[in-house]
Amino acid sequence: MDDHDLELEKVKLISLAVEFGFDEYSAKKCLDRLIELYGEEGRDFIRVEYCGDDFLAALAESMRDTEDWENDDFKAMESEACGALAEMLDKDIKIRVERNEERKDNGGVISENSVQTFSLKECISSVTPSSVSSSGRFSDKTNNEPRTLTYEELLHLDDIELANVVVFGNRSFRPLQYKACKAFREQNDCFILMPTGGGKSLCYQLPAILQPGVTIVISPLLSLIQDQIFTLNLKFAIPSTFLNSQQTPSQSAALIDNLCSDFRPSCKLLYVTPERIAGNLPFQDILKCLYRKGQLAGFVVDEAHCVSQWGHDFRPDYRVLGCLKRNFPSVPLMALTATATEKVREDILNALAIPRALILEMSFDRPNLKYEVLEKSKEPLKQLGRLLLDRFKNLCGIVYCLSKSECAEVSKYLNEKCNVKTEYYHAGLAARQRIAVQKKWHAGEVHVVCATIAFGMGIDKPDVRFVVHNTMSKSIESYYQESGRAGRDNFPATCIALYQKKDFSRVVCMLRNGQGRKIESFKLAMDQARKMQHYCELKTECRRQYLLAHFGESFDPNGCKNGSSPCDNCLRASS
Ligand SMILES: Nc1ncnc2c1ncn2[C@@H]1O[C@H](COP(=O)(O)OP(=O)(O)OP(=O)(O)O)[C@@H](O)[C@H]1O
Ligand SMILES: [Mg+2]
Repeated sequence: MDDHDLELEKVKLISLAVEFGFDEYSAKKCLDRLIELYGEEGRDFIRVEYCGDDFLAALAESMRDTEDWENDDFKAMESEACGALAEMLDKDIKIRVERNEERKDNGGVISENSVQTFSLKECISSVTPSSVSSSGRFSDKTNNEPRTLTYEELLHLDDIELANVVVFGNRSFRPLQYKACKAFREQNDCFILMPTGGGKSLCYQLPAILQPGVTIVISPLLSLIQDQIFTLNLKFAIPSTFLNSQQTPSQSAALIDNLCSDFRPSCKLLYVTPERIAGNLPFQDILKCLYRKGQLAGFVVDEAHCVSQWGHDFRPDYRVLGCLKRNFPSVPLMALTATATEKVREDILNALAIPRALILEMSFDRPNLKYEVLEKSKEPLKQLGRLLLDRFKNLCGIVYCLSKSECAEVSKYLNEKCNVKTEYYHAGLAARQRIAVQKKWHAGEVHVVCATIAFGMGIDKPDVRFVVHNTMSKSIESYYQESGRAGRDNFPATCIALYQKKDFSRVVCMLRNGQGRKIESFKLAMDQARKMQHYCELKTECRRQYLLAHFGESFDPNGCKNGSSPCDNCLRASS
């Protein structure tokens, strides 16, 4: 390459860096170092197509990292969540169960309120599915209208419908739920693709209580498991527990005894994290023991996109879950996810060894979510404050930030300068601080949480009316998951991404920090981030269509334009 060509390539590389939000001065300095490193022999490789990603990676590294990215602190969070769970199961926490029961008296119906207290241990060891049914509440959470079914109506329900009403307190099924429950109950392997908040948990929790034996649920995060176990035991009185490598030997020994003894196990659902299964012989022995007793009801792989390295949240331990089906071919397996492209789907079916699984899928569209992107102004914090005050005053929402320091800074600004009461949440906080924030948020004491992605999967508050991304997400899948925390009650909610080109360089820095020296995974992560950047830069195209196309779904933008919550571009086009 002669000097002239080299100069041309340098210009291209600098523009690439600027396009990614880096400043020109740092880019030039970094490029000079790279050229020096490549030397005379490497001159021909100074081209965007050969060294573009290396250059961006080097540039990201050369930026002094002043931010503490949310990366691997999840591990610390996990052990703390485990502690909290173990404590919950160990301590005899008293549970107040209030029941409103009607009984006949001299021909009239008398409504009685009774209050009973149980210890959680009692619940877990003594409640069986038949005794569970008395805890029924007849309300449809989608419209909050309490309703009691008549005796005749109840008579016409099959056992799946009855359990939905009586145990889970739902008035009806959401799309695909009944089919999924039935298929799993009939011992089929299933792959369930449903949008965020679509109600995937019911698809396996309900069949689990109707089957004899224990259903093993593999879930990626202990914090998620914690939420599920609380809900199952305390809200629905379904005995469920967990097994994790961080439990004390005596805690796990007691549970293993219970699972392997000659008696029927006392739990219906057993949650485990994938590392419990990966190469863990004692756990395979437990499964064999349950199987021999005819007490291994099924396997569930929740958040199944974690199986695939093409997915946004790949967990290597998920990769070995194929051993479940290989070791127990007759035991049904259900995989569930809300985020899977075509490639990821195929990968999941192969990795889990369920090539002929019944696939139940529905549109990933969330019709009640309005997608918007706002160009960041010169004073982005001020802009965010105004946005919350003008459009979301006193409404419940989440502001997603990229780093822990950003969370703290944004929260401080909103509290002090805008009088918007917020708390911040990230994996660097102590468990008790995180629990306190979650409690305040759920109780409505604080409306807005400024959070990193640590406040993501498993957050199931129905009335989140807005999700604002103060910095763009690292991929479309992440954005779909994070924005999917909004509007889970099916009422309208808004998802806004605040965007400026400069922020992309921060995403690159974070990816570089997370992927370390593994250039292949860095490149993959960069491809995903570029698609997110593209979403933010759509000028006229429908954002909903773009999001859904990413998951291989074709969507007519007229559906967005004429729907209840058109995206900003569709709204502009129709006005
Ligand atoms: N049939 C139903 N009727 C009313 N509410 C329901 C029904 N099924 C589920 N729900 C409620 O919908 C909410 C979301 O359900 P769930 O947590 O199972 O969603 P999900 O599909 O697992 O979402 P995510 O992908 O975000 O994990 C829960 O609060 C749940 O109680
Ligand atoms: Mg879920």
